[in-house]
Amino acid sequence: MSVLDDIILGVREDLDARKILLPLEEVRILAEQAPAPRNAYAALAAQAEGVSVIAEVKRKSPSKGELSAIQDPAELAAAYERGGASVISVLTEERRFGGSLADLDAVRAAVNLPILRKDFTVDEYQIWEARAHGADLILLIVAALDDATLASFLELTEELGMHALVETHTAEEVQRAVAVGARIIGVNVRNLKTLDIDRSVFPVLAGLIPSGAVVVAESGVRDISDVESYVAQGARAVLVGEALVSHSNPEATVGEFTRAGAALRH
Ligand SMILES: O=P(O)(O)OC[C@@H](O)[C@@H](O)c1c[nH]c2ccccc12
Repeated sequence: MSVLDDIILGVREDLDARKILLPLEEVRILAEQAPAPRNAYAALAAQAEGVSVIAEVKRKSPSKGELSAIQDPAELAAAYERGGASVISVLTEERRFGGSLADLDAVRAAVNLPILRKDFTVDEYQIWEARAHGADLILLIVAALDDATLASFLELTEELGMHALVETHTAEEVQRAVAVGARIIGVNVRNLKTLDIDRSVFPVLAGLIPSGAVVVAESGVRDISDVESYVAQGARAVLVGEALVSHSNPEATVGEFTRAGAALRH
């Protein structure tokens, strides 16, 4: 079984437990009562200079283990916001990434930026749930969804006023993302089936994405030079976790990343 399949098994088990506690009808009511979504597409596309940074609240990962204890996710997110992040990403997967919906709630209360609920979306319930907790953007991983499900999840996301970051790792997945009309397309240089990083896939896949879509480079940003090369290769935004949570000054680091590559973008 691939790592992705294994993660999804756990996600489904946790989801079944939440559905018993809070049935879909109730989550829908909460989603309808939630404050209006913020426009994550506009926030990512707007950055006139440099690159938009999606700064991630990430405690651990299956590939690296413990990254940072993050005692106060709200304070970390506020630092990201002060540093100039465009969007905050909050991992909510518990077993492998140590995240939670409580982290999402804490971050939502602390910042005004659009928020990405970063999870393995495999059920409509999670989309309503994301909105109920104030998310503005959700993650749809193409490798985890068939075409019909991907299309219907994207439609529901947009009906709820949110956007989706549609994540790809192969040329075929980019084609599938484009075919369903994805407007924010992520290229994850980490293969979720093996957890291997291969930065060389980024320029190849970015070149297949039509110009109307926001191209997001995901994973493997260690420093400014990685940001600069992603920008030179066509990234409009970068999604950064590890390099920010393990840095002593996340605010300054977000600022450096945000400004990086300004001269390279044309
Ligand atoms: O910590 P990094 O290497 O900066 O990576 C961030 C982000 O790209 C990564 O967390 C990620 C990308 N796609 C995902 C899907 C699920 C969970 C996590 C991810």
